[in-house]
Amino acid sequence: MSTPKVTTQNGDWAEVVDKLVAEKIASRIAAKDATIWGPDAESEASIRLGWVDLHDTSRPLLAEIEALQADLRSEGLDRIVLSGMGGSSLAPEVITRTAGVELVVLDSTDPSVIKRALDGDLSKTVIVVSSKSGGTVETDSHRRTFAKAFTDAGIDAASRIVVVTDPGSPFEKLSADEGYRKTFLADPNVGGRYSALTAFGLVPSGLAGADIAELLDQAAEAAPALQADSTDNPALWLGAVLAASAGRDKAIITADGSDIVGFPDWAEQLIAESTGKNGTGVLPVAVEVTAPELRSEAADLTNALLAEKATSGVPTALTSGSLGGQFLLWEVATAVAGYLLGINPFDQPDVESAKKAARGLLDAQPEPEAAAFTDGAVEVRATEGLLDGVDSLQGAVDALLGKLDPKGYVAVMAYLDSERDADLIAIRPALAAKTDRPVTFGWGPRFLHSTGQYHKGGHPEGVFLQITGAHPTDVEIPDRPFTFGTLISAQAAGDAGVIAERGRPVLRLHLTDVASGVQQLLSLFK
Ligand SMILES: O=P(O)(O)OC[C@H]1O[C@](O)(CO)[C@@H](O)[C@@H]1O
Repeated sequence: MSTPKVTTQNGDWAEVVDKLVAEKIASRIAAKDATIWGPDAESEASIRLGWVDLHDTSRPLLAEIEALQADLRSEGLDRIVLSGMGGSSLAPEVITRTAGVELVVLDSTDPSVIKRALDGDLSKTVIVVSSKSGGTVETDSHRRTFAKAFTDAGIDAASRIVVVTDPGSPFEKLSADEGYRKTFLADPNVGGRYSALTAFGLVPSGLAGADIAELLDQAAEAAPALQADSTDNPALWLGAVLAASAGRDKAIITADGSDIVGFPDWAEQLIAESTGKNGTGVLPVAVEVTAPELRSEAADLTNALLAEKATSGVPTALTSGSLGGQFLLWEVATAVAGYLLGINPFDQPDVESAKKAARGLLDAQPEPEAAAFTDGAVEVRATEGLLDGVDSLQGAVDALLGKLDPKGYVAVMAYLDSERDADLIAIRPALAAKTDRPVTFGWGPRFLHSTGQYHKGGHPEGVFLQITGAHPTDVEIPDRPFTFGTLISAQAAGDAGVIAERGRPVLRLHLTDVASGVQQLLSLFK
């Protein structure tokens, strides 16, 4: 095991850290002092600080998870599918990938993703449906679809559904009414993105075979250093680099040489939803190790790297240590960053707007907006005025990039299949190299529960490239008046509408043939 370490470079945060030590911020967080973030945040903070001691309070769960896993294995059930969005799936994804055990993570509404999950061996499958609120449309739709698929296959569906939710949520009742195999009630005093070490992180990871006791041990070992009012506390330094590097409101995050797999995507949600609000915050940009941003010297960047060496001259925090320790380190650092930024790090006020817009579209089922023009396999639509005088895909992309401020960023929002359409990821570094600006890449609707908050609530300086695709095969959602294809289209259109309402440029590209559309897009950058 190794305790978390943070080394800083290219800046001096000693004064900020001294102030944090003098104000006893670390020990006050550990003591669950809800007053730290000011009177407006106090009531939310008073029910959101349960994460500080999960390495102790989650212990009783271990035996329960182990017992269920043993039962499932004895019945030959070893394919674990996890349905969950944002905080209900990002941590288990990192935990299981780092442990090298198989977990099918379902955090999409793309029909092709759903179909692939359903096409796996249902005779060996258990689905863990994780939702804190119990009302998230994606997870509700997955649950309905899997229940029917089990029944159609002659399998007792209730025996294959495991639920993780908050006590008192509508999902707890539904699970009891349906007689689902087991319901794990999570600590309600922990928000989704801080829930890595609650039942949300531990149940799917443990059932998939990860060593979750070790994870809690790692966090327990890290905790004393992270709770100390000391200039040696690594979380104070990471929080200071993220939030107190003047004018630097974009944090490039990568993991180079770390044995933790996929950590930047988890950190991205934690930072984006916690800080991106009230027109301020830190934009987390999760990138590959060869990303152009890592060599940029731009005046608005910091780097937060799970790595040993800085990659450029911008203010940098280098972090290392075990996964359990890193979870706690970044959570404390984000709470510290929230304090330094003067925001409430425990709410996500702008996520609801996109959900509401999608619901409205599902209810109204309006005729789709006509395309401004079609170029090859790509239908092109955009916010008003953006396409004036433009009649080619290249022209449309150039017009969007023409709106980029010197301090702006590009957000690629791909409502596609992350496995089938993985080639598209190459557009991220290509755009970063072309624009010399940071570029976020999110698969929809997954990113709506992560950077989606920042895009709508953070600094209003993004330009948005939305990519959707045709669905040659759609998947029904039992007892719902819409299919997965309709749902993902409404989520994309709803989100684009909300971003446009906030005055930001959005270019919407719909691929009528996804495979050739992806290649057509990538060819723009060759
Ligand atoms: O667990 P739930 O309630 O389904 O929510 C999933 C995710 O949606 C959000 O509430 C909002 O995006 C996240 O904060 C959360 O992690």
